[in-house]
Amino acid sequence: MESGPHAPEPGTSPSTIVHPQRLEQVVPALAKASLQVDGIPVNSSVDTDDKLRTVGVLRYNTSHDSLHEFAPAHIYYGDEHDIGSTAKGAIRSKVRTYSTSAAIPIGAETGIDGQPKSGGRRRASYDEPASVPRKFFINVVQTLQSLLESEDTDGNYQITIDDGGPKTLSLGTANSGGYNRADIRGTYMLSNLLQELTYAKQFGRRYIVLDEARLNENPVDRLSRLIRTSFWDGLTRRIDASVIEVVGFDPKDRTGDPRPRIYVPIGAPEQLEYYQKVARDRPDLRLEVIQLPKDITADYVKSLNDKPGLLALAMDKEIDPSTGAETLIGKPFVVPGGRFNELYGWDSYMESLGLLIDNKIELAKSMVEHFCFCIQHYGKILNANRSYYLSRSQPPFLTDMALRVYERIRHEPGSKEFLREALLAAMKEYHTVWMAEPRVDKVTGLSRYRPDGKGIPPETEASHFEHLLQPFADKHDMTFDEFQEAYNNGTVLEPELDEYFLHDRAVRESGHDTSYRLERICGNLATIDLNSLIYKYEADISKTIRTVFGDKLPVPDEWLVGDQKPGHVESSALWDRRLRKRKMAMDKYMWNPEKGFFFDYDTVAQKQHFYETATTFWAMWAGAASPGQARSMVERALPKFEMLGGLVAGTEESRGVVGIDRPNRQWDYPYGWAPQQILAWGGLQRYGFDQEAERLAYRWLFMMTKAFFDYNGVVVEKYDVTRPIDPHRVDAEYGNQGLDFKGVAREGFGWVNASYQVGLQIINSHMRRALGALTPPETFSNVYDRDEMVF
Ligand SMILES: OC[C@H]1O[C@H](O[C@H]2O[C@H](CO)[C@@H](O)[C@H](O)[C@H]2O)[C@H](O)[C@@H](O)[C@@H]1O
Ligand SMILES: [Ca+2]
Repeated sequence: MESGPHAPEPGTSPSTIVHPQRLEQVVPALAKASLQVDGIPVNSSVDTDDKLRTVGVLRYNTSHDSLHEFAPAHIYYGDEHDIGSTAKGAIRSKVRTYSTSAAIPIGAETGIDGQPKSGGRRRASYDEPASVPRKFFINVVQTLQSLLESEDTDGNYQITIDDGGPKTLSLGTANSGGYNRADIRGTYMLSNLLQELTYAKQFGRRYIVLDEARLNENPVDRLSRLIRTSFWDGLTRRIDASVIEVVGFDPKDRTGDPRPRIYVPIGAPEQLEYYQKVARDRPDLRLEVIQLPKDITADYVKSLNDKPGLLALAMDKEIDPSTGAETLIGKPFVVPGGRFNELYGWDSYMESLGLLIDNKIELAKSMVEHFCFCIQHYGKILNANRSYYLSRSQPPFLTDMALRVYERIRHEPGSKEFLREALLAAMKEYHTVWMAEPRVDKVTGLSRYRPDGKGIPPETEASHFEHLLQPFADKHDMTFDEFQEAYNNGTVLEPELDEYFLHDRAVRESGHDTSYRLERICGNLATIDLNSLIYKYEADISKTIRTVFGDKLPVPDEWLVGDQKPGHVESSALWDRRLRKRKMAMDKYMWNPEKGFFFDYDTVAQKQHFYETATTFWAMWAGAASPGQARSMVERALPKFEMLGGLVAGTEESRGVVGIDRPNRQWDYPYGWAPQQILAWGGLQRYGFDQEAERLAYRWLFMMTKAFFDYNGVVVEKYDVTRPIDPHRVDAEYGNQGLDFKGVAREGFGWVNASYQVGLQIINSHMRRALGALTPPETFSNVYDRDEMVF
């Protein structure tokens, strides 16, 4: 059991504003203090929160991101609000934390009615009047310890339904200064307590006053709030001198001498100079700065395997306050998960959807600008900005992403320029990446994931290719390592492996690494996903040139491609022709009238590839399906992919039998991924299948919310959509990012976070309430179908 309030410490003067971290020092003194909040005296005989409410400082249950019980951890527990600060927001933060922390101990000493306490326990009605939200007064370290001792029975620093503790802990109420106690019950509240205490400890707090509302918050509100106020922040990075020491290191650098290293494209001399100066000024960093050559060949990329490094991204100019001179600062971006430090391709698009909902528009805009920089300087949107990804892209979403950002900033100066730049970049990418050799198939006019490259992808887990390579090592009488070295440097030739890795790189470019759908064949496939996305580019470019740029878009010299001459002007007509042509090719080669949905097309074998993939719905997202095709897909394809927790990546039948010699692949059955859900919802809505979109969204959100509720706030990269109890447990390939946190999950996973915010916009308010009550999809839809739902 925890102890009562902290022993008095002298020295706190009256009429003072107290730093929240010093709560433990001031608690006793507050009884006598004549407090001031924004210059208004706060009488200890009046509930301080009420007082603050009357002066408009405190706003319960209004804006989630402000200064109430749901303030983000860094404000609720942090010390951003130093007394010396004059920033309005900072002072408000201070006031709120003070009010939360200070008002209650005042009551503890004097009684909230202002009468002096006679010592010992007061009537419960004083402590916990039903109308007043309860708060607890907590000794952080002690409570954390006893909580973990009694409730974390499997010792993984999480409190989940797998733990066998008593599932109850009593805490001292704040109104009684910790003397009276109330129980916290159940996994969810206890795990929320663990999360809050973990944060409080991190922020150096010894004692806190904790709003019970933070423990029993509706789980849907809590998860959505955490995404909005914490997770995005936890995933935000930038690349410049301030962080190069950390982000410049590559966790996958398995060379003997790992060090921060940055590659700068030849067209960015200011950045080269900037990083060279950083390296000169701070030799302790051991930062290696390397300028990339103009032509980046497969051999060159392979030669960087033993010198892996970051690829520079877009930067802004700013004035260095300490010198008054102009300098550079990295533009921010969001990474896929906590362990990443680099910008990814399609993850960024998915994340931007969530960021826009959460009003982080500048961040989404900044990621579009990074993409434009990448196309300009690296010739493509990179798989991610690491040296080993130089030849590889990922599923393209730039036009849609830029248009969504533009919608939100169109009233701002420079918005049209932003869109123009993005459109020019997308057109260049279209011509030089997706419609150029080796990706385009000249016969069909369709595109394939088929990046350039040589050797074994160095970024995969060390053991990833063991199964494949060991027989070759044996054949050449070499150790595994010797063989890898010999194959990579060309002293051993194995055409069969060359073919394997061509497809393997293509799989990684597809973003679906890995899947039996794509293994050993991907580079030959005109996939339904890629061609839908390129169709969307064609449609977006055409419409935007017509509607935003008056059907005339002059192309500046630096964005000219192929045989375009200076003075070249783009208009919509050609793009319309391109998209009609693609639609005809998709219908001819990819639509299967017997099965009723789209399939990938094998451009080498010249036949459809009958692996059933959830990416078939991307044709609807892109608007490439006819209304009849869309209806057919809803009737014929959807039932094959709809599982308990939403859409599965591929069908079980297509995947085939798995076992020791044929392990699970993460992009196959039974796994479901956020981008698949998001695009299918959008596709269904686009063709008027709103109920289906809502139902699928509900399934996914329910699965996520339930795992979050039962498993200590977990949000992971992907889920097993067939598992009712613990769908977050996925043991396939690279492991499950985001599961092994201690105490509190701090970032979730980028595109999963986004899917939650997007999904909440799709379901209606009844569904949201059912979700908050953790109503399983089947129960909910039965009631819903009978139209008897009462919420
Ligand atoms: O290192 C292994 C592979 O990791 C990436 O793939 C997976 O994570 C990405 C980031 O979330 C995601 O974009 C991709 O769809 C996932 O399969 C990387 O993209 C691969 O190239 C890499 O080999
Ligand atoms: Ca546990």
